Amino acid sequence: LPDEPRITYEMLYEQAVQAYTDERWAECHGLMLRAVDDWQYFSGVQVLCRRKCNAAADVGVEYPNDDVDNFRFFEHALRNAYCLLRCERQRFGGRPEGLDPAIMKKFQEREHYDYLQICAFKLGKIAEAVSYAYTFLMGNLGHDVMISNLQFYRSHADVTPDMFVDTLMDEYKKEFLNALEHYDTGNYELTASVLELVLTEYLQALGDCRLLCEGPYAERNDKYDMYIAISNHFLQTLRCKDACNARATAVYDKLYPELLSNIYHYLQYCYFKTGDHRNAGAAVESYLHLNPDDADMQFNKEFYVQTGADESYFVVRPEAVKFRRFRDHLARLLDYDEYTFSNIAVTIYDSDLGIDVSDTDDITWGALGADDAAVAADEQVKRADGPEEAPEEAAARRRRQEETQRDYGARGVHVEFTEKENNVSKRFLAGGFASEAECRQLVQLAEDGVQLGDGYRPDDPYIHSQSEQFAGMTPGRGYRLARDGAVTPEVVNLFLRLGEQVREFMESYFALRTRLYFTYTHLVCRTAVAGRQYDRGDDMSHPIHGDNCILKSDGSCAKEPPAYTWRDYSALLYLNDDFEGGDFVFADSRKHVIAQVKPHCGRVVSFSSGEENLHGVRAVTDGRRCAIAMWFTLDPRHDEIERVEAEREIASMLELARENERHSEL
Ligand SMILES: O=C(O)CCC(=O)C(=O)O
Ligand SMILES: [Fe+2]
Repeated sequence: LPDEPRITYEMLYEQAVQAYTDERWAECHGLMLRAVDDWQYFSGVQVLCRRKCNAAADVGVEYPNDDVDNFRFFEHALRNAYCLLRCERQRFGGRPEGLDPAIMKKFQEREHYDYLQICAFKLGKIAEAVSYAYTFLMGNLGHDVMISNLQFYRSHADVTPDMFVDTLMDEYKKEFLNALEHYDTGNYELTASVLELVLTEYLQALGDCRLLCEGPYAERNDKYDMYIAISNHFLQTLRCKDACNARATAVYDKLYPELLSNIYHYLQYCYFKTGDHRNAGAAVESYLHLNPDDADMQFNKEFYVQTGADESYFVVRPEAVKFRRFRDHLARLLDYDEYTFSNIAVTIYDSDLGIDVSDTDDITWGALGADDAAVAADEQVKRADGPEEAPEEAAARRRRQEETQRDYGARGVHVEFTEKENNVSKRFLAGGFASEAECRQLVQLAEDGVQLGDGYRPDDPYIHSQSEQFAGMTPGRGYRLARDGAVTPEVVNLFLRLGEQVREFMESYFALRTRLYFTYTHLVCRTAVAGRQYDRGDDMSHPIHGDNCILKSDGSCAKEPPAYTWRDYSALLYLNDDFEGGDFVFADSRKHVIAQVKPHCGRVVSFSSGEENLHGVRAVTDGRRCAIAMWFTLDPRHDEIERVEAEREIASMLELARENERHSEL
C-alpha cells in the first residue's frame, strides 16, 4: 500500500499544474514526480487485478482477455446497436431521447393505474375505478393497499362482480380461459387447437416482455439501451487497445511499424547464423504470417530451403498466430467504427449536428469521417452565438427570452450591474435568486455535507490557501446523503432547483440560441482557519484565473488542456455575508482588479468563462463564505451527468414520499 493512499495521482497532477501556473517551479517538479509514482502504482494494480480475476473467474469455458473469439459477441452487439439507433430514430422521429427509466419502470409495473383508479373514483366513475384498481393488482399481486382498496370497492352498493376486469389482460390469457371452458364441455379437439394457439401467443408475449428488459441501465445515469451502452463501452476499449500498438512499438523516439515482425526478422537471421535451422525457419514463417507480401522474406525462405533447410521447419509460432488474429480482427472492427465517436448514440441521435440520420435498412458502416463529426459538433457550439438564425426565429426566441426575464423580474430577481462588449453581454450581477430562509438551509446543507466527510481533508489539493479550508458538495453527493437519510431530499432539491433557476435566467439573459447545459455544480464554502490569518499579504482565497483557460505569466490565457475548455459560462450564487473579506473580483490581464462584488444571500455573479472574464476571490479572514458555484457549456457532450442523475433520484424520492401520503389518505 502507498504511504498516503488518499493522495492520488490526479490530485497531485492538479496541484502540480496549479504550481506550474503560479510559476512555483520546484513545487511543480516535486508534485509531478509524485504523480508519476502514483500513476505507476495505480496502473500496475489495474493490470494485476484484471489479469488475476480473468483467470480466477473460471466457468469451465475460457474467456481470456483480448481473445478475438470474445469479440464475436461484441461485434454482434455493435451491429445490433447501430440498427437500433437508426430504427428508433426513424420511428420515433423528434421524440425526446433518453426517457426516464424510473417512469418507464412505473408503466411496466402498472403504477399509473393506481392514479387512474383514484382519479376515476373522485369523479364518481365507480366501474372504471374498480377495473383500474383490479388492473393494477394484476400487475402487483399481493399489493396490500390495493387489496384493501378493492375490499372497500366491493362493499360499495354500485359495485358488481363484472367490474373486476384486468383491462390490460393479454389475448392469450383470455383464449386460455376459453380453452378451459371447451375442456369442461368435453370438446377436446377444439381445446387442443385453441391451446396450440395459446402456446404460440404465450411464447410470443414472453419474448416481447423479455425484449422490453433490454432498456436502459437504471442504476447509472445511462439512458441508452443495453446493447448501445455495451457497444459504447466496447468501442472505447477497442480504440484504446488500438492505441496500445503505437505505444508498444515506440522505442525511444522511433516508431517501429510492428515490433514483433521486426523481432522475427532479427531472429531468423540470428538463428541462421547459429545454425539453428529449425528456429530460423519458424521465425521466417512467423514473419511471413504477419507480412505475407514481403518479397525479401520470401526470397530468404527460398534461399534457406535451397541451402538444405527442411520444409518442416517452416511453422508459424503460436504467438504470431494469436497476434495476427487479434490485429486483423481489431482492424476489421475499427473499420466498421471508422467514425470513432466517443459515443455512437450521441452522434446518431443528435440531428442538430447536421448528420444524416436517415434509417436505411442496410447499415453502412463507416459512412462518416471522424473529422466530419468533430467539425459538425464544433459548428453547433459556434451556432450558439453565430449568425445563422432566420430573422423570425430569432425574434420569436427573443420574445420568449424577454418573457422569461419579466417572469424572473416579477419573482424579485433584479440585475444590478451588467457589462457588454459589441452589444453582447459578457457579465452581470443580479440579486433575488434566493430568500434568507433558503440561504440558511443551504449553508446548513453545506455544513452537514462537510461534517459527514466530504470536502475538507487536510490533504485536499483544492485548498487555494493554507489559511482557509475549502469544502464542498456536488449534486451526486447531495443525493447520496439524502438517500442515506443524512439530509432531507427537500434541501437537496432546493440546491438543485435554485441552480436551475440561475441557468434558465442566464440562458435568456445572454440571449443564447441553443440550450445552456450544466457541466459542473459545487456547493462550496471557504472557511478562515483561526490563528492562520496573520501576514496573509497578497494571499487570496482564490487567485486570479480564467475558468476555461490557463492564465500565463504574460497575461494571456491558454484555452487548452488541462483547462476545462468546454466551459462557456460561469455563475456563483452566494448564500451568506457573515464573514470577513471574500470579495469576488474581476481583473484585467495584469491581474489588476477592475470590479469587485460583495457576496450576500441570493446574489448572483455570472459571466462568460473565457479570458475576457479573469476573476478571483479575496482572502476570507474570518468566518465561512458559502456559494453555489456553477459552470455551464453549450456543448451537450459535456452535460453534467451527475446532476441529471441526482435530479432524477431526488424527484423520485419526493414522489415516493407523496405517494405514501396518498395511499394513507385513501
Ligand atoms: O466563489 C467565488 O466567488 C468564485 C470562485 C471561482 O472563481 C471558481 O471556483 O472558479
Ligand atoms: Fe472561477
